[in-house]
Amino acid sequence: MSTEQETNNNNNNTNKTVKFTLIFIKNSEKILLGLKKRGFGAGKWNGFGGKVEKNESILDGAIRELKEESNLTVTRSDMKYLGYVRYDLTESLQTDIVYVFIATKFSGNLAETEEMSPKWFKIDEIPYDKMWVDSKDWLPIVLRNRGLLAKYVLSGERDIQKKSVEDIDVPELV
Ligand SMILES: CNc1ncnc2c1ncn2[C@@H]1O[C@H](COP(=O)(O)OP(=O)(O)OP(=O)(O)O)[C@@H](O)[C@H]1O
Repeated sequence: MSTEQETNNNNNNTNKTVKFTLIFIKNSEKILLGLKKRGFGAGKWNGFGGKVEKNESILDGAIRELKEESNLTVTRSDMKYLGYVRYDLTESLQTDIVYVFIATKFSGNLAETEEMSPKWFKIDEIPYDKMWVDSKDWLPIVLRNRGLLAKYVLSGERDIQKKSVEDIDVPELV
């Protein structure tokens, strides 16, 4: 669990940008999801991830959060970056950017942690109705190993005001 959150000024100098990571561990038939036990997104199934800390790279943050939340380790070279999902939150004027990774190799013993209860799901049994409402738009792109560029404008309790979801060539992690 990170405590620090990185803040950047956006163009208008009032918004705050928060960087998150999200990794989906996958084999040919199944995907590993975790049921979030507390905090932001509690009660929802999701990949593993969290806020990128100050002075930490996005890649290192993704590896650290996976270990903290599932006890699994993925090497830097086995982490594949696929793109990001950007959420512009109209009420808080905050922008959340979720950097999405996929990995098919890992080591360590999968464990339930304070934050997540893990479970493997068959690809055709992914519980989209118990995930964030937008996951069904873009997780299929991730599952095809394609690059992802998605943007949402959300209001209130994350109601979608506007969205744009693109399947792109796999980008570089900047
Ligand atoms: C709205 N649509 C969304 N759809 C899918 N996933 C979303 C998401 N918005 C945020 N996420 C992910 O949810 C986790 C929150 O992490 P979160 O628990 O807040 O971070 P961290 O572990 O650093 O928390 P503490 O501040 O220590 O509690 C993190 O994986 C982040 O990528």
